[in-house]
Amino acid sequence: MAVAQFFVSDSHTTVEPPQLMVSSSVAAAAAAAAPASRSSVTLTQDDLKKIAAYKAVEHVKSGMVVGLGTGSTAKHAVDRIAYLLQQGKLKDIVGIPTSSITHNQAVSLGIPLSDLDSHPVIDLTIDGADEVDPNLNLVKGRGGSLLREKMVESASKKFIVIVDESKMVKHIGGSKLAMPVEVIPFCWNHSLNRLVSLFADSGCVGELRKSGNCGKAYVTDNGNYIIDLYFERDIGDLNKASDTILRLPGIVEHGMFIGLATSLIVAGVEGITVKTKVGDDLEVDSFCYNDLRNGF
Ligand SMILES: O=C(CO)[C@H](O)[C@H](O)COP(=O)(O)O
Repeated sequence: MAVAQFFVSDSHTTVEPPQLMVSSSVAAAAAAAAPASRSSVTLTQDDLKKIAAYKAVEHVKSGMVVGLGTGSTAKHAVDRIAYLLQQGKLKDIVGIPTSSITHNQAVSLGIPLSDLDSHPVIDLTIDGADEVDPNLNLVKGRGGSLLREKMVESASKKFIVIVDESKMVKHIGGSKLAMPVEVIPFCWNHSLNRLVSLFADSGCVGELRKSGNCGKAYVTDNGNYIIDLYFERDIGDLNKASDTILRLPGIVEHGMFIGLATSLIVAGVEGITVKTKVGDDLEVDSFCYNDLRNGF
């Protein structure tokens, strides 16, 4: 088992960690006030997201074209890339954002950006996920950016998925939370009914995603709507499900990302697990937090 070095701090803009850095007020307080209490660090879910994100950014090298994911986990990766650019530790990075939110974040941090028209092949994309199954198939899009994410990730030589351990499921749909489908606004209710009836055997229900509390439909970056599908039971063959959905007129894209991820970084309370696809196999590596108390 490999061992990760950690440095715990409140601010990632002023302190350079050995490998990873965990932002946690509990941890920072413990580190600053009482060295003896270093072992009692509590990692929040956001700390775990940051750990996974920072670990993934170790794979970003100068000169790369990098896909920038969307969501609270991917945001940490974008922050980290910007930090390393500012420090001069990364150079000549071109970012390809997967949403207008990430575009705005990257612009505000000074990351040079481009798009798929100018850079049709991306070296590496780092993005979060809502669900990850044992074969690295994903559900994405609860943040609403599934179409651009899928376009960018399917154009990437490497796609590293970064999650905290709560995202791991036995099968797609297993969290019982939404599997999003982007649809054109025209007669969205008709599309909803057709989608639900495709998966009647799996106890599927669906609803139009709404924007906040205003009751209006949520509109994606592409001007479309999202139908969230919920499954009571396993939907089985994912490729078949994907083909069936995409054959419906009015459907733009769905949030199942099948076979796109090339590796996965999962941060849990005990440590990090990295799974990398090597041919048809998955290589698994584990990093424990045992020496966290020695990292201060
Ligand atoms: O697919 C996504 C956005 O469309 C996100 O990657 C996914 O929703 C995970 O988000 P978070 O990191 O905030 O949990």
